[in-house]
Amino acid sequence: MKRGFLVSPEPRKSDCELLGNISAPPKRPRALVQIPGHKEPPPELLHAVPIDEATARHGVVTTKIPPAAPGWAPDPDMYTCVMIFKGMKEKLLALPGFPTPFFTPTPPVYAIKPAGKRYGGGFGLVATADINVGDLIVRERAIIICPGWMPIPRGQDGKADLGMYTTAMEFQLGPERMAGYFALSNCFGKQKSAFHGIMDTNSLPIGGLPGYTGGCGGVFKEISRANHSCRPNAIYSWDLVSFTGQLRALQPIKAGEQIFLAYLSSDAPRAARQAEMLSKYRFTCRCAACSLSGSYAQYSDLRRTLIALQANATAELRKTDADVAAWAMNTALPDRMLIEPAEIWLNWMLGERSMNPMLLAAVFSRLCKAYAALGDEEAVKRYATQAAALEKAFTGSDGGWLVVASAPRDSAWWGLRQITREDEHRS
Ligand SMILES: C[S@@+](CC[C@H](N)C(=O)[O-])C[C@H]1O[C@@H](n2cnc3c(N)ncnc32)[C@H](O)[C@@H]1O
Repeated sequence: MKRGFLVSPEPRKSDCELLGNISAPPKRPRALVQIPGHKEPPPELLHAVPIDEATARHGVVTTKIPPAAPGWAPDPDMYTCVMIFKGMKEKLLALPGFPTPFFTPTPPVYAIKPAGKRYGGGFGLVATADINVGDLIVRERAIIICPGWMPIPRGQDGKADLGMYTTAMEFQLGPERMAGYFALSNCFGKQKSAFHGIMDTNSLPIGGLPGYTGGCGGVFKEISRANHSCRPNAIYSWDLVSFTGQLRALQPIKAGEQIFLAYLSSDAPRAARQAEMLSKYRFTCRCAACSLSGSYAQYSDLRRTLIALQANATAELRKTDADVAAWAMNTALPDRMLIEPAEIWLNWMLGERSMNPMLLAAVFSRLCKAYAALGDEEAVKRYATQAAALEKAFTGSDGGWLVVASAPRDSAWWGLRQITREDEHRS
């Protein structure tokens, strides 16, 4: 997100006559802070393509990705075994700075503990300290990373035989880490080989790797122990350059509370979510959102459906600047005209914890710009601070929101409604 210096003359009356064309506020002196706006999805999500046939014919090789620098981390947990197509390792190692050092909270802020019958009788991550929104819970190297598409050899009986991958992995990781992999949960039972079942139960998205944009999955010793909730309190993300997965808090988590991720998008109604979970992961979700009954369940379904619809209205989301400018410069429109719907969307997303990052950014942008136009410093600070924490949960950085929170009066939107009113009195 770019920040700029917006220095230009006071708005003139003629600006108000251009309402249909306005896409940004009239520029004013002292405007130093740009309020972040709508974000487009990263292009790789839009254009994921599987590996081309020529590369695939070379087959998969298994390799070991080293830690940041020789001697930086002698811990064997720092190595990742990667099932990779020929040529990819060289491309990976050629990334600027790859692999960068990384840090994880020490001592840990969670422990792996029995999660109870409700969550399949296995383990889960439980917070051992209070964690704030956006805070890092854990950052770790995956045990193994596999591309979403791999050539699967067939045994003499014609069935999938992944034995060669298991042997190659053992060669890379050694018996102790292999045992760690095979200790993980497997929701596929005898339907798949243990290697395959554990991979499909525990892998989290890695996105593309240089030379393969089809999407990969990583299995982690710790993060993969997190149970699922359709109302998650944490979010997982992947960082290519340090080659680590990370978990951050999506809402304040108290010591003793379980830490949950959403394995699947949580914006569908309960029946659809449960059907997808059953088909992909073979379990019936018993999370807090799926345990609602009666009108609470209906209300939750309705809110999620509307959030999904709104998140898909990308053309609408991009119109924030035009909408806020048109409203700010037409004092006949009610002061809270843009704020009320934006606050409803925000409360619904936070209530369901179904937080589409693009809708969230558009809503915070609208709220901060509209409150700045009204000259409400406290409200801009409050929303920009909240946006910074959530942006950190999604991306690891505040995305420029903390600057907004520290200087609401330095935005180009500051006091626009008042300026418009004064202009009207003068003319
Ligand atoms: C990736 S593992 C999570 C860690 C696992 N509990 C363990 O002991 O290692 C996924 C498994 O956890 C259980 N699980 C996770 N979330 C659940 C949920 N919301 N409802 C019911 N079972 C859940 C299911 O048994 C599922 O197969």
